[in-house]
Amino acid sequence: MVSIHEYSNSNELATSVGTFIVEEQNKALKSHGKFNVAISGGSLIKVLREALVNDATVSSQVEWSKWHIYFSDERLVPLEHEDSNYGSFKDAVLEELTRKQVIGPVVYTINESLVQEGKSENEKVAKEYESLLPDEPFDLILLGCGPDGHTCSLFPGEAHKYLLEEKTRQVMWCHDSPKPPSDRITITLPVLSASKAVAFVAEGSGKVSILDEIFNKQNQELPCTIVNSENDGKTRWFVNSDAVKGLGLKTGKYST
Ligand SMILES: O=C1O[C@H](COP(=O)(O)O)[C@@H](O)[C@H](O)[C@H]1O
Repeated sequence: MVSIHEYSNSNELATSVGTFIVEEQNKALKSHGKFNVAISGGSLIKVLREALVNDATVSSQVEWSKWHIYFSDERLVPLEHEDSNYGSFKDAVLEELTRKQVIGPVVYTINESLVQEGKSENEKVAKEYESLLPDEPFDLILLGCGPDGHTCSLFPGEAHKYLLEEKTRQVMWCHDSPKPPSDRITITLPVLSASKAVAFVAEGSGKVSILDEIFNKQNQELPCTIVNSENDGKTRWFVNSDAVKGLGLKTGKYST
């Protein structure tokens, strides 16, 4: 069963996401001495800033030097570009760690020298990034949910079925993305299925209709629904009340 944790207040949601991340960190450190986590871009980054930097209780428990951070998807733009998921995370979190002179995590970025060079280079970015992934399953993958039901850069629809049907590759080049920028890389469903834990974060009234499709209509064409189905029992959703208003979902708070 997929758990849904609902909060009326965004700060409370962020604290809860942070508490959950610290729990997963501690399990991972106990079992293998490091924390392999994949993060997404978009609205999740703001929540990570609130949880891991601004929240004093959570931030004091984060063992950054033992974190290995990967991106569940990345846009094929230079790392300093405003659309770069790494760039957003750097601005929101990593720079703050540098400012506080905290020993930071190991962060795995795409090979910037290959971006915007052409199709074969885009394939190469995906293959190179795949070679960086940990040998063992991720300890945690943190996801967002687009208003069309996409997650990572796994998009719904015929044109992007090649991404959802992939059974072997761990990272793929996503071309002609319906949401700009057009070229991206994304982890695939087998990586999500292997992960020890998966958590989505979705906030705002703009998510109500897609959450209705995912949870009430169980629309199996949507990447988010597929992730829920394939990861039943180890998937959590952290949502605010605006995102689930009127949907009649069974929700509760996260507790350790
Ligand atoms: O393009 C992307 O969108 C999704 C969802 O973003 P959100 O702002 O609606 O939460 C995000 O999870 C993904 O990493 C990103 O590249």
